[in-house]
Amino acid sequence: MALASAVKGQTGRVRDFDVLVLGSGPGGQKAAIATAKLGRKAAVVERRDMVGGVCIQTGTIPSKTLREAVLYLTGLNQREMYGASYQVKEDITVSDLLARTNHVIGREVEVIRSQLTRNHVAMLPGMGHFVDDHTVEVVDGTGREMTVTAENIVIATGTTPARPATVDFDGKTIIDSDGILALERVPQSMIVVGAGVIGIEYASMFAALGTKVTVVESRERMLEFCDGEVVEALKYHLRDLAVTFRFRETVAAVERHERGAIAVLESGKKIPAEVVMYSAGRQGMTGTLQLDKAGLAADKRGRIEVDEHFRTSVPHIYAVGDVIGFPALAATSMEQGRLAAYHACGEPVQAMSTLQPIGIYTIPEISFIGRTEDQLTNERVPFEVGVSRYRELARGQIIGDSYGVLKLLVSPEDRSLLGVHVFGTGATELIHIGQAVMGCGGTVDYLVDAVFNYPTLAESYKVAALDAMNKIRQIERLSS
Ligand SMILES: Cc1cc2nc3c(=O)[nH]c(=O)nc-3n(C[C@H](O)[C@H](O)[C@H](O)COP(=O)(O)OP(=O)(O)OC[C@H]3O[C@@H](n4cnc5c(N)ncnc54)[C@H](O)[C@@H]3O)c2cc1C
Ligand SMILES: NC(=O)c1ccc[n+]([C@@H]2O[C@H](COP(=O)([O-])OP(=O)(O)OC[C@H]3O[C@@H](n4cnc5c(N)ncnc54)[C@H](O)[C@@H]3O)[C@@H](O)[C@H]2O)c1
Repeated sequence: MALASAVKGQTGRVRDFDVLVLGSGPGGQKAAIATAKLGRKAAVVERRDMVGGVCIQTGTIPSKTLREAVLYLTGLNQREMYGASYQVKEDITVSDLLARTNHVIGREVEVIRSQLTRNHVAMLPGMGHFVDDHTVEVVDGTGREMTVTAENIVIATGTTPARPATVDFDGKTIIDSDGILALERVPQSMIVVGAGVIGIEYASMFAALGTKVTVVESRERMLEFCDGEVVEALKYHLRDLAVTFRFRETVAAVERHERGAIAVLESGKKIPAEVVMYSAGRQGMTGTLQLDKAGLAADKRGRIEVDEHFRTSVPHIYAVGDVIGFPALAATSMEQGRLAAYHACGEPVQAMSTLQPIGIYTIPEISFIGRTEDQLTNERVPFEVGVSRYRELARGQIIGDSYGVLKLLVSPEDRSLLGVHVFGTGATELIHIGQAVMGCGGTVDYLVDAVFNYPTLAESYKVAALDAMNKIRQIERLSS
């Protein structure tokens, strides 16, 4: 099928689009809109039921909305005030949880559709695969085919949960993280295989709902990239919600039975549960792309290698988002999409900032930016620690968060911020104050001198900055 109007590319050939994007997740959306804003012709290929990608349909947004529903309905965050038995609703059902999730997904899909339409980005329904390095065939759900050409192509096809071939996933008893949204009831017990971010976020939510959760993880510890004290605090909280951790243990097999499953560990232990959820990594969605037709290849985890401009080995084909691997976040995928489109359209671009926040929506939540104490110690970078505990902040008392903590890592040499680590209410929002100070080259002195709204959790920056400065001053006083 020929498309209404066409563009003349740098090579002088007439093609349907300047930039054709495969996948409508955060990376694909921003690549398409950035192209359109530069006055170029863009299109996005996506299945009708997957608009918004994994981010909106099965990943970030459903999981974060589910978390919000869990926190509200269980009343967990209010129990310091109203007692250990406080609960907004007693028998919380899957439909209670999904009502909110489906509402938000629906709204978000509408927002994305509207943004793409008003920017005149063509939506081509279906799955795309390469015919050659400028041509993609799009096959929709009914088998209809359409061939489109583009000067540049952006691969933003994301990932799917990795499923070990030996495990018999049935979508009910043995599931992956996509299967959470199809559970018929809140299980009494659950085994979470893999203590990565997905595993620990869902372990928190189900533990809060009263499910007896066992987390099995092959490594020595979880969330190794986070601050050690913060991870210890999280483990303490999760154990308090009856989570059992099995570190240095690997799930070798899962037996499916009529009323549940048994996970068999390599050590010989057997763990029974109503549901087993695998969150043991993800696989790039490149299997059906026919990459070879475009002169490309993926690694064994389905990922595509790119350069600093997100160009693949074929310079007019870009790849962004989870399909290129680390850090595999919605936040970074969006920015990669925008930068790839700018580069493709010849717009000047700055390299992506290396100062990127991490937000982990466990219960309680974690967020950090910059380096950890362990990293700084290994790199032999001296630092001082400034700490603020929520229980000493008026806002902490008002909201009933007595465990929250904000930690600043400060250079005693030039007083710059080397890292900010937050555990507790609002951590993922608060971190951006630290990011702004670090990104603008500010020092701890700014936080010492700034006046913060009172009572707020943001005030923790001032309290922690004063703590760090007091310690630095003490060293200076003793050594002078
Ligand atoms: C449970 C879970 C929770 C998460 N929580 C967070 C979080 O809190 N914060 C955060 O920043 N990140 C989070 N993430 C990660 C985040 O969802 C991803 O980083 C992000 O969605 C990746 O975006 P993307 O652009 O690569 O595309 P994706 O969102 O992965 O979407 C890719 C799209 O491409 C489409 N596609 C695939 N093949 C083709 C093809 N051949 N043709 C056309 N279309 C195709 C797919 O249908 C899909 O819709 C979470 C992920 C999961 C699974
Ligand atoms: N808040 C957020 O930003 C957020 C939330 C969720 C997901 N994500 C993204 O999604 C990506 C994927 O997350 P993930 O948690 O699936 O993957 P992951 O690779 O981070 O973690 C998988 C874990 O499973 C363990 N494992 C694998 N096989 C095992 C077995 N048989 N027995 C026991 N343990 C086993 C691994 O050792 C590893 O620690 C993350 O890298 C992250 O970027 C981000």
